[in-house]
Amino acid sequence: MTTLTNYRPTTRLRVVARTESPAAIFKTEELNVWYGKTHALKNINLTILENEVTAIIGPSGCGKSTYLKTLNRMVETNPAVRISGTAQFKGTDLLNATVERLRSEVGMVFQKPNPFPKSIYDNVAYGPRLHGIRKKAILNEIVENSLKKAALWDEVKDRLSSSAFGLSGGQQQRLCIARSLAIEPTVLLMDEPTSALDPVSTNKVEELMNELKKDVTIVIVTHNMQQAARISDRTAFFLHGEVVEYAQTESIFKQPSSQLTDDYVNGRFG
Ligand SMILES: Nc1ncnc2c1ncn2[C@@H]1O[C@H](COP(=O)(O)OP(=O)(O)OP(=O)(O)O)[C@@H](O)[C@H]1O
Repeated sequence: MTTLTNYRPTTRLRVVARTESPAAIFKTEELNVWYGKTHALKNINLTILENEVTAIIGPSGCGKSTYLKTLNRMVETNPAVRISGTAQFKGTDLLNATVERLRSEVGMVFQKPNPFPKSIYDNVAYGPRLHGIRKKAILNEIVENSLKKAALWDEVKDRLSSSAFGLSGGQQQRLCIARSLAIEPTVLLMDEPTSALDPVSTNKVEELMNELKKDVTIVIVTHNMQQAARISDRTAFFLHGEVVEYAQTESIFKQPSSQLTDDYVNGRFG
């Protein structure tokens, strides 16, 4: 298996046998999360499949971000949080995993691009350096490959030492995606990654997700129904902390089993 320590420039990320049905990457069973007295997630039973894009949709406050942040243990940074039930990542208990190890495989991209106050190069090299990679040639290779995968290389290759803050919002978001990719994650969690972007940048990030899913599993929270329909393989509809329906995206949008899903995806509430 490729890790940061045995990374070689010629090493391919992973070979995925597409003939087999996708494996479960996350499995949550009877998962409950409370913020103090607020019961944010109620008995969530969901299996997220490898090398797919899974969209999480639902009205504001229904628990989408909480679910995403439970998957990389960010939710627990809040001391008022209490969790019950089980959550597995690749078949192992993620709620008791080493957080650093989990996060080296499960990257996160936020709604608002959050580059570090560093150069474009240093933003992308940050994670690999944290993992002990020092050789310039290897770092150069990782930076170039990550920026290429994030469809940003051509736009920044002549200004790698310039500040990341000099990039446009859409470029900053793709830089944050490149930064996540530099540590070769298995999963990218994306919390409304395009809601602060213009349509052209949104389109670039959506195209990117479609490319990335060959190597990376993507779970995306979105308020944009067209986006969920365009980019995801499977969609989970959350309401008041519960999963109302989870199915192939086409079925959620064309033949939902629940009237609530039908009403939500057709803009009748939320
Ligand atoms: N840090 C927090 N402290 C207390 N309650 C919180 C906290 N974060 C979220 N909540 C509550 O948990 C519930 C779920 O919130 P969450 O942010 O997961 O919803 P969401 O579906 O992502 O909403 P949005 O679409 O508006 O981002 C809400 O009732 C919210 O008020």
